[in-house]
Amino acid sequence: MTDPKLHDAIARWGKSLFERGFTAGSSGNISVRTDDGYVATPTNSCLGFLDPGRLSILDGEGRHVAGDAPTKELPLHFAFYRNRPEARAVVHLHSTYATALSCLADVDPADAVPPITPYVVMRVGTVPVVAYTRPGSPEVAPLIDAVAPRHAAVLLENHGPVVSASSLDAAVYAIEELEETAKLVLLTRGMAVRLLDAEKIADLKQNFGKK
Ligand SMILES: O=C(CO)COP(=O)(O)O
Ligand SMILES: [Zn+2]
Repeated sequence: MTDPKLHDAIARWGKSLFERGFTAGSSGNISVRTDDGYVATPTNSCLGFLDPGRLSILDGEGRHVAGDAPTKELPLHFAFYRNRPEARAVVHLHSTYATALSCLADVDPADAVPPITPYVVMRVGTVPVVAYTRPGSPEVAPLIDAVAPRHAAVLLENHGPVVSASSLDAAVYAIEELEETAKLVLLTRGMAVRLLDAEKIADLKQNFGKK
């Protein structure tokens, strides 16, 4: 049921994200769907100091069966897995720029991250803002159910980004791309920004297939 290589990969990515300032303190969480359940980061753990031998193991029904107590955001992670059969990993961070976007009162809640570069279109897609719920609240689940069939990534209002993908590496690449794009969006706010037009977006979707 446990795969040491997978546990090491989660700890390595956590350390890398933490050391590069993508999430601070004990914020953020990572999960991976395995063939018979899930592996998740423990609640209140620092992503920079994860012990691969103490990650939380959940069975196929999401019951905690081994390791430390799991992240309180399991309802958030499970909502992505439920709605996206291809999803194998979910990453949630409190990265600064994506979280800043999630706090802005005037972003379009249906499309918070404008298509300013090809990679955000290829790796992330359209990003809606999901209405505020308390961290760890199961009330987030129906809100994710409403958007996850069409969106792999969301911003939690006044909280931060969440991304799902078909592998752990892809989920990390996507959430990094989302963070860097949020930084560019804020850096160029108030400037005359040229967006990718519909034709360029259609070409990217055709060639790199992100829904
Ligand atoms: O980011 C977090 C809550 O939204 C961190 O929670 P956990 O420590 O329970 O994973
Ligand atoms: Zn959080």
